[in-house]
Amino acid sequence: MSESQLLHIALIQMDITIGEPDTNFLHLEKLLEQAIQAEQKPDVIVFPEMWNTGYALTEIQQLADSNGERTKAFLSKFAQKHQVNLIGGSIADKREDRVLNTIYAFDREGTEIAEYSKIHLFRLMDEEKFLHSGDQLGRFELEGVPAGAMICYDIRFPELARKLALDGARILFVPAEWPHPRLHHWRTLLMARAIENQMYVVSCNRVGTSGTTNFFGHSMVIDPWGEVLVEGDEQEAILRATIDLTEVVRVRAKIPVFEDRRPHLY
Ligand SMILES: O=C(O)CCC(=O)C(=O)O
Repeated sequence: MSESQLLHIALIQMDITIGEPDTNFLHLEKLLEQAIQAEQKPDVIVFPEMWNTGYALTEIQQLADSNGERTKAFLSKFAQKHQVNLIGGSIADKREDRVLNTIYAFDREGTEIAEYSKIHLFRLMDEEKFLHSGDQLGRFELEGVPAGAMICYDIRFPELARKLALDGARILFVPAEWPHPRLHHWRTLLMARAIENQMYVVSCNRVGTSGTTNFFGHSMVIDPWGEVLVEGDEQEAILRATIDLTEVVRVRAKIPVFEDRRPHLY
């Protein structure tokens, strides 16, 4: 058996002030400073979906970050200063007249390693009326480990997670703004994605209220056997877990799902 390959993860399960990017940047910076100060310094920090604006969809054209420039400068500087990888949640990201919901990720040198725009827009919350969907998969390498990224509603599409797993992903990152009353969907779908693909699922959901919508947190790190290593409650918090990437190899050898697939039949 190979030696352990550990990654210390911190999740910033934060509240977001709708329509106030300046407030959200300041708030996130404060939480990032706390996350980095821990005795066990994180290797990777993850935060929620659309943390710059929240779902201020009717004003999103004015509020979105132009080409993600402010966000990218902020994340790159922090990543380099603290020598930490950042899976930078997602932001409202303006490209000419279109707004996308985009994850930017940076490595310890402050170099961009991933960019993924949400491909499934959530019609129950009118996303398709204000946002454009991405058309590329979220595949990247984190410290040499193949990884994947999806955003919130994307987890309802098992084909997407399976495709990322077939392409080699051993960790799936999921920033979200997932509200009540669908907590059981959130927990069940995340666990299913981890178990069926035998990979780590690292999810970060926001907390707090926007209008009448209550976001429940419950950010989770789930191992490839489906065990929950850490789970938040409904309060703002920095959650921590240590994952061992060799666990993916062990679980895939124990129940060889990927070898037993019969894709010619389905
Ligand atoms: O699928 C769900 O129930 C929630 C999805 C969602 O809130 C989102 O994608 O923003």
